Amino acid sequence: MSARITVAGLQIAKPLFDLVRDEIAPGTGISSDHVWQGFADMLRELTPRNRALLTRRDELQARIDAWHLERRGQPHDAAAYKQHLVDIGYLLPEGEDFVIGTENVDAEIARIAGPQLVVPVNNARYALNAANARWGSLFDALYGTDVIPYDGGAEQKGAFNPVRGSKVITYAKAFLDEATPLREGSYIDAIAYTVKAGQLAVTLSSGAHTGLRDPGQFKGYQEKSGAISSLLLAHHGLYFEIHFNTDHPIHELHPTGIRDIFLEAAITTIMDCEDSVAAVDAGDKVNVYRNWLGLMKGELASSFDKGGKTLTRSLNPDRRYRSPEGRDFEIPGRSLMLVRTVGHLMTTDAVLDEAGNEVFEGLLDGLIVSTCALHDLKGTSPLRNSRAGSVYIVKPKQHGPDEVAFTVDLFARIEDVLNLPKNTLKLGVMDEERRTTLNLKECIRAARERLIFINTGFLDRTGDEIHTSMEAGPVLRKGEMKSAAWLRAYENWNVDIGLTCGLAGRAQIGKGMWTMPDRMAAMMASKQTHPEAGASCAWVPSPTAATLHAIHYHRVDVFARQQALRERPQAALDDLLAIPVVTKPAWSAEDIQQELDNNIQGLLGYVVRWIDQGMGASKVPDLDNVGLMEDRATLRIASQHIANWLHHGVISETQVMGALRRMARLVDQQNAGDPQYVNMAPHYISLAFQAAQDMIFHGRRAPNGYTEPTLHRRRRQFKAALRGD
Ligand SMILES: CC(=O)SCCNC(=O)CCNC(=O)[C@H](O)C(C)(C)COP(=O)(O)OP(=O)(O)OC[C@H]1O[C@@H](n2cnc3c(N)ncnc32)[C@H](O)[C@@H]1OP(=O)(O)O
Ligand SMILES: O=CC(=O)O
Ligand SMILES: [Mg+2]
Repeated sequence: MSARITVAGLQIAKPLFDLVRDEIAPGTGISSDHVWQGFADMLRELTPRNRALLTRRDELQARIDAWHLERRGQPHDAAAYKQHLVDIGYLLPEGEDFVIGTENVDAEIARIAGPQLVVPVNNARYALNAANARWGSLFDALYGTDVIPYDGGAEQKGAFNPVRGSKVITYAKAFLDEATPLREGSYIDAIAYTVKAGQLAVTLSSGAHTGLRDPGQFKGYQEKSGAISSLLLAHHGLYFEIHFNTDHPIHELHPTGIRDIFLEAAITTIMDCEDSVAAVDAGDKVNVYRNWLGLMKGELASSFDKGGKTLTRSLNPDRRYRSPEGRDFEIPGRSLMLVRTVGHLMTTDAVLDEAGNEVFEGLLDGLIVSTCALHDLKGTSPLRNSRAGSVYIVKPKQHGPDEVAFTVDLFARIEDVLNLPKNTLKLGVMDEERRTTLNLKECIRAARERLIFINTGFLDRTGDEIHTSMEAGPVLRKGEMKSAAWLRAYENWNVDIGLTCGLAGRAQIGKGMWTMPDRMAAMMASKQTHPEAGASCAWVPSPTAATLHAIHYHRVDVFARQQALRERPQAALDDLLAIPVVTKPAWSAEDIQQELDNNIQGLLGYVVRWIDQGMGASKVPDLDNVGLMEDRATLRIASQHIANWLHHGVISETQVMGALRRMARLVDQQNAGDPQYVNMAPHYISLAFQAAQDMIFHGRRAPNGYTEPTLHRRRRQFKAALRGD
């Protein structure tokens, strides 16, 4: 336990106190003592309210549990169930129609549709990579992934395989033909590009001269030694650059010397302090905050070893071009950054309040990330994040409008402390808890002056679906959940309500994460459904995925789609309330075992790195060896699923323990190459293994099925043991 400094009656862990005094406050015009005094004042009002909101969650859950228990064995009465939800105040009345009035929103959020990257902000190397992922190499994304199949001579072998390279070029040119078609002919036949009288002129191999079908798509160019080195084009509000260079063998595959096509990719990035991060004490929180501070000051840098070389990564500058009319201009070189703080549940010992209790972590996060953002708001760095003068905070795991209103009040208090104009702090609402989905319109209303996104976090949402109806019966298999009526209705409902509340052109309507970072061909085949569903952004796990997913926004005009979708009838509340349980389970013993093994394998593979190595996001191979992005939300699903089947006798405790041991051996094998890894087998007593057991055997009682209380407790124990406490 680190030393504490007392200010304004608060006991602040010294590393955090030092961070605020020495690194965050200087240059903001706000003193560190002022920040802590403001925090102490705000805690007096907000702590009891936060506590009361959590109590309300428990009360509602108890009443839902009781309703199902009283009717065990009877057919489900959907009408009575809905009435019960109304009676207990879980399902609230909807008010008058309205539209949000959020102001000073950057174009990346309001008017550009494109990928949204998420990254654990405590990893500086990844966070920088994400911020810079505004632009991504299409050639690299194609060459390095299964979008170009690894067969027929196109394997990834040697330094460069020209067969694979040709396929990359064919794919890329098809993209150009689609996004910025020529008046005649195809980019395949282009042999020279020039700029003539402010227009892009293209010569074809036939000798014919052509140009763009829509000349307005040509936005600018760069020159090097008197020759054009790149062309800037735009489509659906997204830029891309054709880059010419002769320093790589790929240019020989095409007469014009195209070296690459850079796509505007991660238009926005969520710097995550929540589910992809393991931050359990003041030291961890300081690492998280320091990186966010570095991003807000534009100074973050990270040196690391890659392929035997030391590389230093920092934020990219903006990109400069000459317009067709000869005027120099810049466009953003970095993704617009949002920050996801934690939700309302957890407390942290980074600060103890006047009564000596841990403070609610979400309150501390809100204040500190906003104070860091003062640097960006002041515009002291050339590497500006928000040009509109806003701070974008994503709040996860809120249950219903009262909790959203609480966040809005928190933001108002923070603005007072930091002397910020009202509504500088903007709010992104994760639509990932059932009570928020059902009352989404009222949640939006509660944040109508600050709202900048609603996003279907379907992973947490699935966890909450299982937990809320824990007593209703055994749930569907995880794979079946994806096509369940409630989930389909939820995805449509989110868009429908978002459009009704005027989000189009003002705020993002977002969709969830692609969880298979190595399966890019599959992503290309299926994630276009997100923009087609009217989403102006959707989550991707890596910069490569962002580059590829950007293509979907060239194929779909999201704003036109949103316009069309306004005409459809709103998704049905009754579908949303369809509980995904099976009345007469007919799973074979083999199906059940497979489901259990699959859940346990993912759970253990993730938990072991969380507890032993402090890794909040991992790529964990599943039973078919497909690497899956696992974070706390996927863990919530797996643990709740097992807890549910156990509770309803689909599986037994002995069966679970058997699977835990078997899968622990498999996970140990999968991590054999990691020198830091400590095996769970053959003793099965490690803290990680115990954490997994806690989550399963006590999962039914975990608040809303969240895994963070267990993860934090066990990780703290692990760190204490390392220190020899
Ligand atoms: C339900 C939810 O809340 S989802 C949102 C929360 N989840 C996340 O944020 C997960 C985001 N993704 C990740 O953290 C990672 O991609 C993981 C953990 C899934 C996989 O990480 P790894 O196994 O290290 O990936 P892999 O080895 O394939 O790639 C590493 C490279 O990709 C980069 N990379 C991978 N993911 C990201 C990312 N999200 N942002 C930026 N760069 C990334 C790394 O910087 C690294 O490149 P570098 O060597 O040039 O620095
Ligand atoms: O936060 C995202 C989710 O799916 O949960
Ligand atoms: Mg989530």
